Amino acid sequence: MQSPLIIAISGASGSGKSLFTENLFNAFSAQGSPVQILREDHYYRAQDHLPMEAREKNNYDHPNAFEHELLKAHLQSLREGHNIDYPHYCFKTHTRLPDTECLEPAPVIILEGIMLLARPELLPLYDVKIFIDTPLDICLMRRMMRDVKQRGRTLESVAKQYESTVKPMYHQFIEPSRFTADVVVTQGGKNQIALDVIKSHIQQALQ
Ligand SMILES: Nc1ncnc2c1ncn2[C@@H]1O[C@H](COP(=O)(O)OP(=O)(O)O)[C@@H](O)[C@H]1O
Ligand SMILES: Nc1ccn([C@@H]2O[C@H](COP(=O)(O)O)[C@@H](O)[C@H]2O)c(=O)n1
Repeated sequence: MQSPLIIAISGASGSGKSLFTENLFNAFSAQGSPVQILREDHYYRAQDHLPMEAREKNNYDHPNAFEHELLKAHLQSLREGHNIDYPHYCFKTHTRLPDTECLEPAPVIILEGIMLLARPELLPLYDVKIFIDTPLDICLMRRMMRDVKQRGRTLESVAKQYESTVKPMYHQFIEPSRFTADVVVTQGGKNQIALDVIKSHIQQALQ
């Protein structure tokens, strides 16, 4: 198999990375092209050794919260045509789940996550770098709804975490990483023109 094309999609939490990724995935699946999705969130470090109180206070918006060494090794394995043991993560317990999932390489690999463009050593592994640029107030509103509904959080905890780590770390790490992107996408996960442009670039690169 030809070496896979690796697309990295980054941006703030709540910017629309997951939706953009799903929409790109659906566009390829509809035409029968195999695509593999990897989420940086799955590479948050395991914290089984810490009590829940300490886990709740951790800074999850610093690059060191992720096991990027493992992500890098997995991308290299997929490039070489090998399967990987993809970790699973639980946002309610703030640690890895015991099970992993065997993922196979595919011609297109879409990777999404907040710190993907903030680690210089990861950048050479990507073929296309995309930044989803959404105003922070919109990101916060979306995150509040999602974290309460899906991640077992209270409104108070989301607001506190936002002020203490999410917002300052965004300005320190994520916002500057925008300048490493090949494409900056406005209007979040539903920007159809951006989806079409990126899809056609991928199709050409695969020929
Ligand atoms: N352009 C958009 N318009 C309306 N809702 C959107 C748009 N982009 C994303 N969303 C919604 O906002 C929420 C957060 O988006 P998501 O893709 O999960 O963000 P991220 O992965 O960047 O944290 C989701 O409920 C998603 O459906
Ligand atoms: N235990 C954790 C781990 C991460 N977070 C937050 O998730 C955000 C990144 O995920 P998105 O899907 O929103 O991009 C990040 O901003 C962390 O604050 C968390 O709350 N708890």
